[in-house]
Amino acid sequence: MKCYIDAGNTRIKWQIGPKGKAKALAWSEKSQWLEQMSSSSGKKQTISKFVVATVSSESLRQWLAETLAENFANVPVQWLKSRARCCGVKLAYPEVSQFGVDRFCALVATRQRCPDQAVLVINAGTAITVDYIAPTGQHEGGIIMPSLAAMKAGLNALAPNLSDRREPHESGVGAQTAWLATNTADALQLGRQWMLVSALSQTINAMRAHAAPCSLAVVVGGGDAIAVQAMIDPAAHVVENLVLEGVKILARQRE
Ligand SMILES: Nc1ncnc2c1ncn2[C@@H]1O[C@H](COP(=O)(O)OP(=O)(O)O)[C@@H](O)[C@H]1O
Ligand SMILES: CC(C)(COP(=O)(O)O)[C@@H](O)C(=O)NCCC(=O)O
Repeated sequence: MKCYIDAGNTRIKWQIGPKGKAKALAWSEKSQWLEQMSSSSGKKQTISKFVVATVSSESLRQWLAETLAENFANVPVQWLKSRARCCGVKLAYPEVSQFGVDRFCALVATRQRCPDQAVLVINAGTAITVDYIAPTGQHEGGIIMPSLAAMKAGLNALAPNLSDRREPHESGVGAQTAWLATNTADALQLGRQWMLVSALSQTINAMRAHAAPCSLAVVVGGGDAIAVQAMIDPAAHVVENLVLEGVKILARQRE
């Protein structure tokens, strides 16, 4: 059986066999990965090939390559790359290798789910990427923005005295209900939330107008898919493991 891997910047996700259960582990716990991966395969001898989409750092990529080589010496590893044309998707980037392979996998999976439709693909991981595919399968481009966690980490790094800690008597704002906050922790939380909601809503509205008279489907993937979908369009489809789904499709293609 094949083992499909989506190695992002925060977590490694994997699935063994096309009907296996998708699992995830934060990179901070990577020492447990081999054991968890082997136990999810039942017997590690059953893995015939690893198919990997990675956008993680060079050191994590190397760690993964070495871990596989040391523990599965005779099992081939296919490192996926973005392609100009594949599975009905035509990529907009003139420099194909610049386009994150995770985004590419998400496009391929979305196109298979929504053939002949205009779709906005939101992948909510370490970064939030938004890509538009026309009904013809032409990808017209996308945007990359920080996730809620990245906004928090970025501001913490630049303003270390700005504490996110909530005092015991501060109950916390209800998500999406309040516009204005009266304490620091809530002000930071609402600021991040409204940045994300405003950016995504504006993009969805603009792409909806662009796609007209075709209707626009919205597909949301990634570790924060459920949280992001709750903040935007209730009709958006959540497919948490959208990238892994694309990895599986690309694993069936000729290299
Ligand atoms: N156990 C977890 N560890 C870390 N992040 C998690 C976990 N469970 C959910 N998340 C959320 O998932 C996000 C990462 O999503 P993911 O799609 O795995 O990103 P990436 O592909 O960039 O690694 C985090 O920002 C976090 O909000
Ligand atoms: C934008 C990304 C960092 C998102 O990665 P992720 O949040 O899934 O870890 C990744 O797709 C990437 O490194 N892309 C290369 C640049 C681009 O796609 O234009």
